[in-house]
Amino acid sequence: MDQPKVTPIQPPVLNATGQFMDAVAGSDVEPSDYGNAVPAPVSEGWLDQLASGLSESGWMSLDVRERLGDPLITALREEVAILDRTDAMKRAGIGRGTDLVRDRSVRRDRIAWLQGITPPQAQLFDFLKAIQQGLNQRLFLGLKRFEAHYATYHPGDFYKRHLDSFQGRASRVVSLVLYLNEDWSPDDGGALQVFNRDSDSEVCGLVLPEAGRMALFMSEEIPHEVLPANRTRYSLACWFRQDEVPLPL
Ligand SMILES: O=C(O)CCC(=O)C(=O)O
Ligand SMILES: [Fe+2]
Repeated sequence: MDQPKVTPIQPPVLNATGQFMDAVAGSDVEPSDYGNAVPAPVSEGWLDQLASGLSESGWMSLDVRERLGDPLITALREEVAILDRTDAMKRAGIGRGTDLVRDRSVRRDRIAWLQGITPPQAQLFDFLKAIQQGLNQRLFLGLKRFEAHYATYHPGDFYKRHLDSFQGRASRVVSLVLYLNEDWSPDDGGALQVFNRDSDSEVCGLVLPEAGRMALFMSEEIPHEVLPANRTRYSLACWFRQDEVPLPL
């Protein structure tokens, strides 16, 4: 399979104190009253489950709604919904630097990078840090940092089958996607279709982007695709990386 290398357009697109606040100020959507962030509970047993899912099959989907709590999931959805009403969400690209192409035949989502500064993002980042540390302790992956962006897929948008990283580049190692949509039905399309890592024509899972559902997979191994959405689909994607700093452009 001829896999395009998938790398983000220049992070960070979002300037949390400037662009995001402008976005919030310019919207008629009120952000929910999200105070007193409580650290997301990440138990050792739960981290064991993530590590064994990744090491045994390379991917898993799980429900983290209770673990993260509805206020956090709602607050993240409200952030992306507000951003989606502004020009803060940029067309996602494929490639890097001068090779960057925004090929609409491959992917049609729009993205905005998170900086972890707003209270819901800060709480989410604590959760992601705990996962990074837990996976390092169990799988010795040497994950050094993560990057995360919101994504919106409008009706008709998709992301064709791809890998998140090229084998051997040791950059993006583990991918995590958190979905933020209430009452998603199979008729709404937009499922994440996961392929077998050894036979990429074989579908081995379908994940509906329902609020609180999370998909976790090995970035270099698991081909996956976002099927065309029939309604607006909000998600948050994160990559745990082995490099300290982004590769030179
Ligand atoms: O949103 C999803 O289900 C997956 C998105 C994805 O594959 C990506 O952004 O690389
Ligand atoms: Fe992907």
